[in-house]
Amino acid sequence: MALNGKTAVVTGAALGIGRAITEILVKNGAKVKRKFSNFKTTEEEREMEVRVSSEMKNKKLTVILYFQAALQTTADTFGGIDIVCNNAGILNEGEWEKTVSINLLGVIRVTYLVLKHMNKLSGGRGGVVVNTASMAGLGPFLTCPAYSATKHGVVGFTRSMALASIVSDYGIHFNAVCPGFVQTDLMYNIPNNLGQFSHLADIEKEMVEKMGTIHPSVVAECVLELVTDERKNGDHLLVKSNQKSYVTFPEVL
Ligand SMILES: NC(=O)C1=CN([C@@H]2O[C@H](COP(=O)(O)OP(=O)(O)OC[C@H]3O[C@@H](n4cnc5c(N)ncnc54)[C@H](O)[C@@H]3O)[C@@H](O)[C@H]2O)C=CC1
Ligand SMILES: CCCCCC(=O)CC\C=C/C=C/C=C/[C@@H](O)[C@@H](O)CCCC(=O)O
Repeated sequence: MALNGKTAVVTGAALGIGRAITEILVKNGAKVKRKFSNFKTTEEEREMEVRVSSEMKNKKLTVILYFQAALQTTADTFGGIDIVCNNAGILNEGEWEKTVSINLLGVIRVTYLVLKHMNKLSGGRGGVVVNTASMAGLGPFLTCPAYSATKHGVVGFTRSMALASIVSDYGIHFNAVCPGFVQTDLMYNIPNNLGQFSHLADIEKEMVEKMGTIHPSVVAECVLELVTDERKNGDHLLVKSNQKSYVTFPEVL
């Protein structure tokens, strides 16, 4: 997919990997809508959230409504949505339910919301969804079990959506990037966010030292590959500090 004139939605675009993804997509010609945050970033949004939630008495519905409205505005403004990067995520074993809500439920929720804008069966143009999973979604991650579970969930969801899209003829490709340790705020704050596994902080530190770290721009280049290579669907790009490789999953049938 050539990016000129294409419309991209990036979640978690303000910092780290999401910021790098946004920068490389814009550099390659895409229009990027990035202020998609479940956190209200302006007083007006906060007021709207309070107003709607006082009517709806349901904050989660408010956030979805806000996001849904923002997606609709984007689709109306740019004539559709071509690329979605589900990148927003946190790591906090002390608040593991919030981690599950954002990292896994958030990816599923956004995917299902954008599906109606992108899928060819409902008038969309098709396109590509790239989810930010993790190396911790491909194997055990003893210092962060709940976080690892969310990323395993993102991997399973991505692979399943890729197949569902083929069979349903949505015209949408679903891929994921699986980085190791990336030089962002999330990584540097890990020792403070291990919750009941804080006694394992030294092990996590040793893993970082052994595996090395990756600059966010390297991850963004991998996302660009997954966005632009139309042969990729259901593909997972593992990004280590010294190499990148496509994951081969065991055949289960
Ligand atoms: N840093 C690392 O070592 C690795 C990070 N990842 C994943 O990469 C993604 C981005 O993480 P980083 O850039 O490292 O972290 P970061 O903390 O630098 O940036 C995360 C971004 O997501 C946003 N965000 C968090 N919760 C949100 C919500 N509920 N709604 C909207 N936006 C939200 C934050 O505001 C921030 O802009 C995450 O999904 C993370 O799990 C994957 C592998 C390695
Ligand atoms: C707690 C740190 C989380 C920061 C954000 C991340 O997602 C970083 C993930 C970094 C490392 C994860 C390592 C996992 C290692 C094992 O699961 C190993 O089995 C993975 C095998 C991957 C492969 O080589 O195929």
